[in-house]
Amino acid sequence: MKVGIVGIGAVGTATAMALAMRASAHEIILIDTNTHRTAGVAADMLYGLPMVSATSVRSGSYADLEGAQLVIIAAGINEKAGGATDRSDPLGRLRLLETNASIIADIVPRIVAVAGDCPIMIASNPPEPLAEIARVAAGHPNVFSTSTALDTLRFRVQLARRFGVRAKDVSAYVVGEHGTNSVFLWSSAEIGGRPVYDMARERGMEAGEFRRGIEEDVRYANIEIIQGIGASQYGIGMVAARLAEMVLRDEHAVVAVGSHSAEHGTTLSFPSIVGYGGVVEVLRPAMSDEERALLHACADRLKQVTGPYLEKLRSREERRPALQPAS
Ligand SMILES: NC(=O)c1ccc[n+]([C@@H]2O[C@H](COP(=O)([O-])OP(=O)(O)OC[C@H]3O[C@@H](n4cnc5c(N)ncnc54)[C@H](O)[C@@H]3O)[C@@H](O)[C@H]2O)c1
Repeated sequence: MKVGIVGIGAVGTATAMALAMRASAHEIILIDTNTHRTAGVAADMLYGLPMVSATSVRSGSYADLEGAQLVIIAAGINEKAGGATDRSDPLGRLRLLETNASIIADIVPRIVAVAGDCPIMIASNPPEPLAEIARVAAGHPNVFSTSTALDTLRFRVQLARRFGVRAKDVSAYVVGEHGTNSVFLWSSAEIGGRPVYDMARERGMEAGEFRRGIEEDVRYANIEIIQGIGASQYGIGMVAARLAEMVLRDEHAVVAVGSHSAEHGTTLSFPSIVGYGGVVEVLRPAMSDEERALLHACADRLKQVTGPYLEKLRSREERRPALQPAS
């Protein structure tokens, strides 16, 4: 099985590493405008791989994506370089949209020209607007984004810490967007069938403080990481690699990822069944009135910020003949 990764910076490299370590694919193609970087990463991994897996990792071009089962996009400006590390900035990761929208609009037709309707997974920020742009640029529906898969894990880890249990045993989701307006589904969060609000009360935790503390830790986890190592990369690398496996192995695993919602008219993140092709089915979790209102506000904002880019893309597509495969 062949997987392509476009954008071999911190995130793309961590994803390639996690994929190779888990032997999830037979072949990983590394693509970046900086070909010195792809060659360097491939050469570095080449000498460790014989001890861990039979995966082949090589620097390539778009032409090498022929026959790929999945292409992951991790190209674009990151939070540090794009000035999106201020906790009080309401725009958050949306600050990266202008730069990354044109990068996605450039990359996606090159993938489609070679790999047809092969699924595309967007890890670049902001994932939901970029997935929506990628879907229009691709002209096929097999586009999804990592979105709140990572936020959901961060939520579970923070709950697990507070209650002294394994994160794996926490059932809780973050939906909507991977960003400052993500929606925490507190009303259905539970451990062993016990609602976490009840557990917090039983342990004498004040509900407002308990909730605010966790939401803050989850929403701004990336900033703490960036302050330490310059870029959030290892967590998303592991998550992207696992999501890739779910597609390659047709796992039908349930995980919160972004895909186009006809109901909301934009890409949003929901618990979804992931298998061949990407998102096989979107599940609609039960929500309180407050959570539903927050989700609608999140969707409206995403639609509003994405709209102008989609219009530009559609008018450009009307004027331009389809791209030919790159040599
Ligand atoms: N989804 C998540 O949870 C998550 C987590 C961390 C970072 N991110 C996002 O992932 C993206 C990459 O972050 P990073 O830290 O790896 O950045 P980085 O600067 O380390 O790497 C970005 C790479 O993209 C390449 N690139 C730029 N334009 C390109 C193009 N047109 N074609 C091919 N390659 C191109 C650059 O050469 C560079 O190697 C950012 O948007 C970042 O915000 C997402």
